[in-house]
Amino acid sequence: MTATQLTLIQIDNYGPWTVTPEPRREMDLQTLQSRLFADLAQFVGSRDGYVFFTRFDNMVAATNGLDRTDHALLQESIGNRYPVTISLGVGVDEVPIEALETATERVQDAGSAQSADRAEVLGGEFHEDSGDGDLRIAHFDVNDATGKYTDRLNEFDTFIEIEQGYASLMRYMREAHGALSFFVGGDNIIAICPDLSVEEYHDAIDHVAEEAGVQLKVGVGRGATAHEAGIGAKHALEDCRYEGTLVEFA
Ligand SMILES: Nc1nc2c(ncn2[C@@H]2O[C@H](COP(=O)(O)OP(=O)(O)OP(=O)(O)O)[C@@H](O)[C@H]2O)c(=O)[nH]1
Repeated sequence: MTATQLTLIQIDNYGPWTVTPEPRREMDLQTLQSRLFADLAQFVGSRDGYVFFTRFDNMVAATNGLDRTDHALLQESIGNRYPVTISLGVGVDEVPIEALETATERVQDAGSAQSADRAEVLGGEFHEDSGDGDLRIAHFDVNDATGKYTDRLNEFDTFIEIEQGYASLMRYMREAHGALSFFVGGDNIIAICPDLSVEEYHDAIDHVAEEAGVQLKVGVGRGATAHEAGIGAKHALEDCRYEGTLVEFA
């Protein structure tokens, strides 16, 4: 059984800030958002967690191994260095979407994302002493994306193909298994999953092939932290390449 600890990261009152005193230059907002993501990735990653940029104003992190003190330090450090602050909600559950639901409620219960009165919320429960089997990470990759798309199509049409595959996978994994799948660049999607069988991964791959015409393969890892599970998933994906298979477990 898995015990996934997820953190919702939400920039406080960001919408109003982007237009106060008047709309801010778009590339300045993009710079802030990508630097914030980079700082979060470094902080969370150095403690063996994973963070995903999702919509940039809201991000999701797999934080097994990070406790309340780590989260408070992250908030303090961001608050000291950015013109915005962040609220953090944390949840733990066997099913990733349930952990995120709990994490989200902690933040939502404290007030609106666009409230000047709500700032630096830190709420939720933490999973202490995360064990080897607590996290499952699945690393999906498009088969021969370079040969099929990158070397043949323009970047925009390639992007459409990859995004359609992503859209199909993220919805299927969410609805069938409560798993959370995130596009991480190139042709790669990383999913935080409950315990799933080889057949269940094959079904997901078949679904995306039928619905979006995109052929995926996947490596699956387990560990006490996202890094441990994720590095196992990457090695398993290499095994897929070597063996010519579509699903491998580390
Ligand atoms: N985020 C992330 N991106 C990766 C990783 N490995 C490859 N990529 C991205 O994926 C793109 C395509 O690389 P590959 O997936 O190795 O190439 P491919 O043509 O699909 O070949 P096969 O996967 O062997 O079928 C690269 O340009 C990178 O952007 C990874 O571990 N993480």
